[in-house]
Amino acid sequence: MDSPAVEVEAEPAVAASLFGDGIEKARAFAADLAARGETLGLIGPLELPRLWSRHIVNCALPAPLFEADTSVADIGSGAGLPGIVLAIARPDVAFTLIEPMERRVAWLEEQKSLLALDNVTVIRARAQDATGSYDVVTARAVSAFSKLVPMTVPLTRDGGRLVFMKGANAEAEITAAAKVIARFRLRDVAVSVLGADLPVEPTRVITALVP
Ligand SMILES: C[S@@+](CC[C@H](N)C(=O)[O-])C[C@H]1O[C@@H](n2cnc3c(N)ncnc32)[C@H](O)[C@@H]1O
Repeated sequence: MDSPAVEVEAEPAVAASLFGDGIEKARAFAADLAARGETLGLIGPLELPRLWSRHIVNCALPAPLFEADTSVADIGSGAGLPGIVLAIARPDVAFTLIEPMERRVAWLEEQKSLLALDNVTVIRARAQDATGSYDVVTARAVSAFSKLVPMTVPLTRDGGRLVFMKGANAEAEITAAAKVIARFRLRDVAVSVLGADLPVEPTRVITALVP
């Protein structure tokens, strides 16, 4: 059976505005993920027809949320989503990609090198075992909000922020995490919808301030 076709870059104007000078790196990353991602177990075949809209553009939408010259830890980066994508879109922000699986770490290191991403550091670890103090911690498709909070608050500096990419259940995840939110004294826990004004699938993020 033929493999599903790889999606041609969705909404090129939106991608160009999100990636700016990094658009060619974004294209190179998407092309490599399309070519090798399934074989390497990074992405399922059903994702190829929606690689740009569901993954690349979706992961770039939070890029404007970060301030220049700050540090971001992305936990469970997997194929580089969102860590590599955000690092391409925001070369002025330092990204540390924290991922426990050896093969995925090798892929992330390879992409850092191929794309000359000087703003990327890759660490092989579970979030719970990692050390460091970052301005922001991000995650996408790693765990429920109630489980992400205890894994990520220790990696966030005092006064830092959590930015988790989430699906349609984001509000329900916040409700289910009431005790954890209180235990870690998180403030301004909220869901934002990014890209609702653009001709792309919007991204929902849970953001929270760490005391
Ligand atoms: C479903 S994948 C999502 C990958 C990527 N963030 C994405 O959106 O496509 C979950 C990833 O989280 C990683 N992971 C699982 N438990 C973890 C932990 N405790 N700390 C850090 N990463 C973890 C897995 O190895 C895997 O790469």
